[in-house]
Amino acid sequence: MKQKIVLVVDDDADIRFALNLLLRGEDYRVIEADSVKACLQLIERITPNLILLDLNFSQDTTSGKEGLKLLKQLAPKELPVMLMTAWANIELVVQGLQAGAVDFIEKPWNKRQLVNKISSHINISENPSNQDSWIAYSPAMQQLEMLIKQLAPTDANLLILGENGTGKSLLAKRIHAMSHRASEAFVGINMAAIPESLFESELFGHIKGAFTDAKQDRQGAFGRAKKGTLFLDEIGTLPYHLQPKLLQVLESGEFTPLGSNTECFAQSRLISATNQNLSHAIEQGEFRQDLYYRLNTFVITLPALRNRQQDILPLANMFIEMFAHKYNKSLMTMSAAAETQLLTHEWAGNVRELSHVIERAVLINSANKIDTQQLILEPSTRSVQSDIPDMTLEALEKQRIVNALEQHDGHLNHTATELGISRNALYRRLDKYQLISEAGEE
Ligand SMILES: Nc1ncnc2c1ncn2[C@@H]1O[C@H](COP(=O)(O)OP(=O)(O)OP(=O)(O)O)[C@@H](O)[C@H]1O
Repeated sequence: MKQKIVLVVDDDADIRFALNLLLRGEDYRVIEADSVKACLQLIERITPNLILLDLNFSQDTTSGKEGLKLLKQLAPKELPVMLMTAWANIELVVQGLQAGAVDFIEKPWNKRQLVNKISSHINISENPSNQDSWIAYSPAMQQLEMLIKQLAPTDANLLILGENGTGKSLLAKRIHAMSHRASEAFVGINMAAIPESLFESELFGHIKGAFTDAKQDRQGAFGRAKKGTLFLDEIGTLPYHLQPKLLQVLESGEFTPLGSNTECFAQSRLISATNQNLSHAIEQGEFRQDLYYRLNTFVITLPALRNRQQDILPLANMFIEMFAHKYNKSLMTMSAAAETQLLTHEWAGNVRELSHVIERAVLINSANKIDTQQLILEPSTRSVQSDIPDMTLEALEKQRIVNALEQHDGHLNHTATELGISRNALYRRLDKYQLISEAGEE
């Protein structure tokens, strides 16, 4: 079996040496980087199976900013990154996990635990169907499931639409796992995370010498995906002037690595995703209609979590189980009040927000029941509630004005803008409802 590669990123030579020794003994090939820059250069040439990243570089020991920044730069590669921290800094760890790391380990580490974690994360990342199970109990998701079962085995290009965190990436992996390409590669690439200057090299690859920093031949996403699935996430962020380059490959079925004369066949199935309204972007002249038609042979729209009530608690329970296991904690249940809070929250960040809320709750909870104190929820951003109480129109209008005034600390211009009326119109209503005293003087 091919040796798995672990990249250790730490500025402390002793730590790198110790990890190298330990992991070589477990039959891993270990490569080392002593800085963020060295790490970025290395992964241009070698694709490790896992990265072990120190969050606390000595230049910036307390904030871990450098490590977090690197984590974001690594995001388009979709490689499993495990964090190391010298001391339990929960806030930093949570930020790291939210920026895409798969796990963390504290220094000094327990050897067995470290080796087990590395092996399990490499396994998970290599088998998309192994990833978190897919929850779809709500009627909206049930309906979608039927469509997915029909579309997955076809070769049709799919466009997945949905707000942030609704599960677009997970769905793409699932469709791949349900297709006849399941034994081939799944290559995911986040278009928003690629600098414009690297777009062609990331997608189509380059040969040595194609540009100043091209020190080695490198395969791009199309080349790596081969006969598998290529997932282009956040396709809506692809700059207009680069769109023809992608369109051309989709039309001709061929691509040419930068600096090469040889054309290669694009054999992968394409799934793209966006949280943007592409029709609107086309109207605004920001997205090409011809590219849109190429991408969207079929469109799958993932509903927002607030429209999938029946999925909220099953998802929450799945996340509790997942994070309790990950953080070596005993299984927890939720109090009725905590459940009610989850069911009534607005979930602007959808399933991802729910997973973060549960992850935090599991981390900070020391009892066996999660209660409302452990649920740190973002305040609602919606100004109008969907369940409008039975009131007269006048009472409703008055209530809406009072709420808007409170929200803007009595500032009249801001309140008027929020309500979509002129300042004079607002003033007349303040007078009518005797609310002048509630408005602050500007
Ligand atoms: N139906 C589901 N069942 C189980 N887990 C889910 C489901 N949908 C989403 N998740 C989980 O929620 C998190 C966010 O999902 P994902 O990253 O796929 O969303 P996304 O729509 O691609 O987000 P973004 O728009 O920000 O790229 C992931 O941890 C994913 O595993």
